[in-house]
Amino acid sequence: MPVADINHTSIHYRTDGERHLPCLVFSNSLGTDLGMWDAQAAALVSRFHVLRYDTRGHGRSASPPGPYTLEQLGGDVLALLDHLDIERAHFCGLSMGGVTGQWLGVHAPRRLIKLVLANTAARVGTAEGWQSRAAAVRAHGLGGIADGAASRWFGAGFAEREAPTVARMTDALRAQDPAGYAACCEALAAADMRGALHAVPAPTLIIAGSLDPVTTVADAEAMRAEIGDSRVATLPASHISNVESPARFTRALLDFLA
Ligand SMILES: O=C(O)CC1=CCC(=O)O1
Repeated sequence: MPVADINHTSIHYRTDGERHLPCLVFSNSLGTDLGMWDAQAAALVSRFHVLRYDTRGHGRSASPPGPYTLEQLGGDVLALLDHLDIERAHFCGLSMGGVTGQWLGVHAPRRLIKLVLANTAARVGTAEGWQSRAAAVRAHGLGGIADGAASRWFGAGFAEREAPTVARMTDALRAQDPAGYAACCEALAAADMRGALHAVPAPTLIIAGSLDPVTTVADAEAMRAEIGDSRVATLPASHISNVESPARFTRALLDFLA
């Protein structure tokens, strides 16, 4: 269980694949952990040095006191790359991980080779919505959020077909640290990359899910309109599209990164 002691916290990470290959960093969504990328890591390990980490407040990373900021989430990635002596990497983040990716695209372009923004938006939800979710989780824990997660994360067909996968992920959400989850909600409450994305120079793939109720195809198109060298790939999936449609997601990544 490698852990990097960086930025006054500790970040749990995992590397797979040979060190001389180009590095590909994966960043998880709210309420998940680095295990969400198992299918992509297995499929891509022969082509990339795959680096996955648990966003602060999630999985086996520490939960320092919040609220967190988007600068901290992005700064953790830069410090982790420094810790591992990795100069430049591809970066793929989903939802909250994609917001972190947008911040890196604007503020640390020299560290990026290519950028993949999956099921995300320049502004995810509303400040009020995230603040009230953070308050509810601080007061009552993650049970209520976990009860509704499957319908936010996955299409109905997938949830029926792949019930064990869905149960594994929602059980993991139930087991997350409520304080860390709430602190990340507060980061999302303040995060707004609208109007800043024109400063992203990295070639960027934006992956959308045609069934995603959280971050929509219109959100993806809005990012594409701002980022100069960008394109959109739409998958027949809901929010956590890399789990719902792993083969298509991995194919889109490979086609773009190759
Ligand atoms: O509400 C959810 O669980 C979906 C989500 C929003 C931001 C994120 O990372 O996941």
